[in-house]
Amino acid sequence: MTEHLVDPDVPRDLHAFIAGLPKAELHVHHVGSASPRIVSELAARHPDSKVPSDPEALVDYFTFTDFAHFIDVYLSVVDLIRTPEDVRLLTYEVARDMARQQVRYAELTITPFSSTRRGIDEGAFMDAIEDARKAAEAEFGTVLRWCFDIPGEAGLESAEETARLATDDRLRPEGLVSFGLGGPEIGVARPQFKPYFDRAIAAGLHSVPHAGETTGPQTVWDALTELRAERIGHGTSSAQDPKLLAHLAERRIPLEVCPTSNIATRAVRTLDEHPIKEFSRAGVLVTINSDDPPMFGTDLNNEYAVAARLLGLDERGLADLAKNGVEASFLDAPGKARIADEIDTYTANWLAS
Ligand SMILES: Nc1ncnc2c1ncn2[C@@H]1O[C@H](CCC(=O)c2cccc(C(=O)O)c2)[C@@H](O)[C@H]1O
Ligand SMILES: [Zn+2]
Repeated sequence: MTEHLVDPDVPRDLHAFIAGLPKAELHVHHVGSASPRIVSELAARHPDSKVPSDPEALVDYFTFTDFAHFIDVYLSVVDLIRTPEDVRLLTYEVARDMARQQVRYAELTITPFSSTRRGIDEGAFMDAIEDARKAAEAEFGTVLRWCFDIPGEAGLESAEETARLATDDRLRPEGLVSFGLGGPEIGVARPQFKPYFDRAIAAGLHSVPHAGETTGPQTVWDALTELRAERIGHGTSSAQDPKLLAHLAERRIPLEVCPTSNIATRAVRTLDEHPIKEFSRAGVLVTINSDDPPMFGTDLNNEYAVAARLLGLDERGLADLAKNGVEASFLDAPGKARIADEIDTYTANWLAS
């Protein structure tokens, strides 16, 4: 963990425990994971972009006034990804950053529409992510899987294109496991995307839309009933609806919680007001994720430290949280058992030393 991300309210040895803890990450965006080094490199390569190439200036550039501003900035970084080689480099470097944090398995959310509409050839795009996935697994031991998401605000044209890319047997990449929906929620009702989710689900993909990040609990209900969500991206506003919390707990529908993201996009005012405690108290399966870590000045380890502070967790509690991520993943049973066992062994050794 980089020094600036050490939470002074979390004991140092807990930070060290987190740094070595094997983890699964279920909610993290491809372009949103570009480290300052990658962004600077791409910005220097494409000087017509408004993204600063100086990493120091990036800190200011990545300070957001609201969710709409965040999406504007996000799209300016999307504009830096122009060739299949940019895509391959980004994906491979993201996996390297994950491996450094002991991430054993990650479902990376990719928005292929944003790349194909900017002129990257669809076949070359798929080859680039698959090449990087295989190299990352062989070289870093981190297993990557893909979630293709619809950028909802871009309209039904983007939904059609994303569903096509995710279900066409000649294009669909081997690593694809799920189908999502992202971007702003205000004015972008979930039910209109039902036909596209139906197609993706029929093709064997899991349903993982964002919902309740920037709008109320009805959006989460819509994601569940219309899009047949198996997990919810964020789901922050579920805390306003006790019936919804009970439903999520009873059906074991996990929430992909990303605490620092919610503060950075101003979806939640302060970390102390974050509803993660209510989720946990209601028995909801909480998973910890980083969303767009460099843009939010965080990483997955820091999100675990934040969760430890907000939920008052010790090593065993953190290990359980990491196991929630494994349980909620779309890994097969032996894959889940392998990482869960690794978490148990790591924790037992740590506590015995
Ligand atoms: N916290 C987040 N919550 C929600 N989404 C998040 C979050 N972080 C990252 N995203 C990503 O932002 C994309 C948004 C892209 C988008 O809105 C858009 C609109 C119009 C045109 C185009 C284009 O490409 O031409 C794109 C989403 O698809 C999603 O993958
Ligand atoms: Zn997200």
